[in-house]
Amino acid sequence: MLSYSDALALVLDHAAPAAAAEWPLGEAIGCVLAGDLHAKTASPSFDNAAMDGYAIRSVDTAGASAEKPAHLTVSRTLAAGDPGTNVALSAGEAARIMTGAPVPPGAVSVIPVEMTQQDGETVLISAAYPAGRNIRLKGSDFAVGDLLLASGTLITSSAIPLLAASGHERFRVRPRPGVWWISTGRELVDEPGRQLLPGQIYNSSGPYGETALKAAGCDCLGRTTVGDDGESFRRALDAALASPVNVIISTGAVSVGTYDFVRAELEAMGAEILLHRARVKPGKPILFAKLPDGRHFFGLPGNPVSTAMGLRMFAIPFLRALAGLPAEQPVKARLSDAVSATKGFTVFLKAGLFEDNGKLMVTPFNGQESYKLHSMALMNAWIVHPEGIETLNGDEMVNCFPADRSLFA
Ligand SMILES: Nc1nc2c(c(=O)[nH]1)N[C@H]1C(S)=C(S)[C@@H](COP(=O)(O)OP(=O)(O)OC[C@H]3O[C@@H](n4cnc5c(N)ncnc54)[C@H](O)[C@@H]3O)O[C@H]1N2
Ligand code: MOO
Repeated sequence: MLSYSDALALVLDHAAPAAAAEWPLGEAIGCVLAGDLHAKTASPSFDNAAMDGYAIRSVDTAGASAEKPAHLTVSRTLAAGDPGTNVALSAGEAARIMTGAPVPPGAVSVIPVEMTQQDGETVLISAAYPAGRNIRLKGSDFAVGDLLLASGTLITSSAIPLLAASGHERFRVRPRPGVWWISTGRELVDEPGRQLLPGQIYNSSGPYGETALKAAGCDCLGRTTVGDDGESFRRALDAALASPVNVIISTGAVSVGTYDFVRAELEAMGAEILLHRARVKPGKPILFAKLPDGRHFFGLPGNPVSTAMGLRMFAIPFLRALAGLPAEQPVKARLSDAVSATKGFTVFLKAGLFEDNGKLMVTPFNGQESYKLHSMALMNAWIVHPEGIETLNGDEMVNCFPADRSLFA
């Protein structure tokens, strides 16, 4: 049995970044740029007003005072969306202008409306107003050809406005990884709230997988629940493989029970089993395989907390690498209480990360067993209890991984 770090290294060794593709803006969130992005359009693309007010030639306000205000004639009204004009402001003229409207030639400032008085079609300005105020100059954010984002940048929601304003229709990206989720177990009931028959349980990790993958920034392209027979598992696998998924994840049937068929079915179809079992707790029976067509498969153990650990500590790092993202570093936090764990395993503990006087602290929860969902619902992090250390003392610094960290973070 490999240690966690050796098992993870083996998994990551098989992660080749997905091929680049041209994706539209609406699909680009969570993708990684696969080439430098240069501006096709300047922004702003024309000089425009930063305030509602009057576009003026500052020279017309020279010497103005409360006693002797400058009187300018309001000749036109300009709104955002107007096409702009070649007609320059003449001496003594002001243009009523709205935020975002193109500034007419000759205007060097926009004086906010609240600094003026209006008298019919005349505007009164009672102090000299300097040049260069409240005009957003063409190209002052970026010019045509500027480097906007470097290759390898993850497209976050904050970056979407820049992409939208860049003038491009499509973006060269490494697509978000696509995953298919298969729950195995004839005891599983997929309809929430349906009356359970003797022996049945609600499928709790199926909905978890779908939502956790989405929160992580991956696409869950499909989800199937199958019974405890290899045949229906194979049918679900075939359906998944017919879709453009990168990775298939199953839960359950990877241990040593009579109905633990996942490994045998994979071998029968010609898959290469790369990993089965690691010195981790929970999640020891984890399986990782390469399917005959080169795509990858995770068989996560069925206990829901083991499933969550396998997803967070093996599959998400693999999916990050497929997305072209660097490996995630652990968060360091101070342990609030001593904790002991089985020696010879890397143990992942359900925990609460919190801030205390500016210091990051972490508390291991009661109820670490891998079927216990209540402690799982309250956790926001995993503590990594290293192999070979029986007891971690209160106040020790430990490595943690946020439970819900998305690829975006
Ligand atoms: N003799 C041994 N027995 C077991 C070992 C072992 O080493 N020797 N390992 C244990 C560990 S650790 C785990 S984890 C489980 C993993 O077993 P499987 O992956 O084969 O999973 P199942 O047997 O199918 O299910 C385990 C458990 O989880 C429940 N389950 C499964 N799927 C779901 C779901 N979608 N939602 C909610 N609960 C689910 C299932 O009903 C079982 O109770 O094996 C141990 N046994
Ligand atoms: O590790 Mo199993 O994954 O303990 O429940």
